[in-house]
Amino acid sequence: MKIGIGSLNKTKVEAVKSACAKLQQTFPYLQNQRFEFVTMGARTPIPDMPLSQEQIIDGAVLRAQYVFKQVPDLDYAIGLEGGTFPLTTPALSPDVLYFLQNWVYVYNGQTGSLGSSPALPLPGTIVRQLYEERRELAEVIDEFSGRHDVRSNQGAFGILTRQLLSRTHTFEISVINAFIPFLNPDYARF
Ligand SMILES: O=P(O)(O)OP(=O)(O)OP(=O)(O)OC[C@H]1O[C@@H](n2cnc3c(O)ncnc32)[C@H](O)[C@@H]1O
Repeated sequence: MKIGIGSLNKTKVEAVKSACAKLQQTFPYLQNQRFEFVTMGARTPIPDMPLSQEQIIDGAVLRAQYVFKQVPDLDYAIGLEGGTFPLTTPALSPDVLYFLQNWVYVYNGQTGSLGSSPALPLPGTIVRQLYEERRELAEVIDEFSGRHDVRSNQGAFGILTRQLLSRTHTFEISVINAFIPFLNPDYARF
């Protein structure tokens, strides 16, 4: 099975590979498949720092569609995008809550499927820098943690959960969620 990945970020590439290994163990008919992965950077018109669920999801979808066009003979192209979003609910109104979340789109050239990670509440200091000062999370989380290149390593998920969840792990969950409707035959039966 040939799979295109719309990123060169190692946390995303590792997440796709480990999700595919787990899916292969879970679905017996995949066990004889050999997986081949092709990675490529994917430019989209979505802002570098997605600040809403719509932007995160559009980023994932456009990356997958771009890769599918560029790479011949793919079975699936996968777009992965991380970002933050605001949430208002009538029960909490007028409070606005802000979360970190990843979205993934798996595309087979005709149809696609979306999956997401858990959503993690963001501290107010980070929210203000993102939504008022319009800074990028990658830069803000490096400063907040005193570390370098967090986005290619444990991610903001890793820093804020003290490694209970890493960026790779949360992308792995998103990839599994997005792939399931393609792979689980129960989806065709019900
Ligand atoms: O090379 P690509 O695939 O673009 O990987 P990226 O690390 O830039 O990741 P995204 O484009 O998916 O994320 C959009 C921006 O959100 C930020 N971001 C999202 N999730 C993050 C995380 O867990 N840790 C650090 N930065 C994150 C970071 O500033 C990114 O530029």
